[in-house]
Amino acid sequence: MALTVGLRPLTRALLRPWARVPGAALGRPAAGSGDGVRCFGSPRVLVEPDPAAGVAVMKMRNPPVNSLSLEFLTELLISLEKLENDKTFRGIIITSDCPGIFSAGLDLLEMYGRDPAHCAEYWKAVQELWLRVYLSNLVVIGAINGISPAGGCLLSLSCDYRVLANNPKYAIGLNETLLGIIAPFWFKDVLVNTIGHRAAERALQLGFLFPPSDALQVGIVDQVVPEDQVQSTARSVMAQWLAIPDHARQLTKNLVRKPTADRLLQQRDADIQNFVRFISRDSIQKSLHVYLEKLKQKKG
Ligand SMILES: CCCCCCCC/C=C\C/C=C/C(=O)SCCNC(=O)CCNC(=O)[C@H](O)C(C)(C)COP(=O)(O)OP(=O)(O)OC[C@H]1O[C@@H](n2cnc3c(N)ncnc32)[C@H](O)[C@@H]1OP(=O)(O)O
Repeated sequence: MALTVGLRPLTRALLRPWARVPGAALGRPAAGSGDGVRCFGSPRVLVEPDPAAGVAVMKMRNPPVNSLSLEFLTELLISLEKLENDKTFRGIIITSDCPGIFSAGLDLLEMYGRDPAHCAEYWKAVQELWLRVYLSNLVVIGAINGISPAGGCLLSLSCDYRVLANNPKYAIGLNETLLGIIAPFWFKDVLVNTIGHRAAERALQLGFLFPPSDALQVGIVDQVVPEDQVQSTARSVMAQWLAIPDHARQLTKNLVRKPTADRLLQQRDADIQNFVRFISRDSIQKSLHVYLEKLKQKKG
């Protein structure tokens, strides 16, 4: 898949992809790997490779809430691209290093009070991440160990399989309407593909955030397991998926997902322009302001 990252050279130059992970992670052998196999990554993305299994665990750590800022998106993209191009890996598990939070979704501060050029650059990166995960040739399993609203839910939905930790706080869904904004058509498409038209229609309009039992029932996740079993379950699911020959699985995945991805690919620039127009409206900026204030007040 030829995707351009399309981010400002400055943004990319600021990052140090593939730097050794600082602090505690530095030089720590990856879990389940033999001696000499090291964690690697970038400041906000920790990659724990298990070359023997052909699997890498990608841990998001953009505290406090793994909001998908431009820099974080860029690091995720670079990590994914690197893993995708390394023949060692056939599967990745995406999970969070921030306790209780998988991802709080798109970073509202990238959309609030920003100029159109910034919003356009940001949206391009959001599109890019979705396309990269959704169309990945790798098996992508979500080990969802925290709440995942909106963009966090999209990231989960783009995986091939979702394992959610059974904690009532770990709700998942496209809650955009609660913020006074709307889910873009491609977020909507992925939800419809996953839970069906009628359930998606209700969930999107009402901005449902499904707690684990409801999430399983509606099918937005594939499995709910005790919190301490999320990673091990993701590993055993991965083994099942890796038992299928790659070429057959990849062609099948492409067959199923390409029409959905094509809808965006055919109108990426228009989608960016629509986003910028929408998000720049005074009424939408006001809604974002109110929502951000609510988040602040919640703290007391
Ligand atoms: C014509 C058609 C055109 C189409 C146009 C389509 C437009 C569509 C546009 C956008 C789609 C949007 C997608 C999104 O993903 S929007 C984000 C949705 N996310 C949420 O609603 C979650 C908000 N956050 C929370 O509910 C909570 O923070 C929490 C449950 C995740 C964690 O709670 P808690 O542990 O109590 O932490 P705090 O609430 O105290 O948060 C800590 C800190 O982080 C800030 N923060 C939280 N979430 C975000 C975020 N998404 N972006 C930026 N910042 C966030 C929060 O404000 C606190 O900050 P601090 O006060 O400075 O410490």
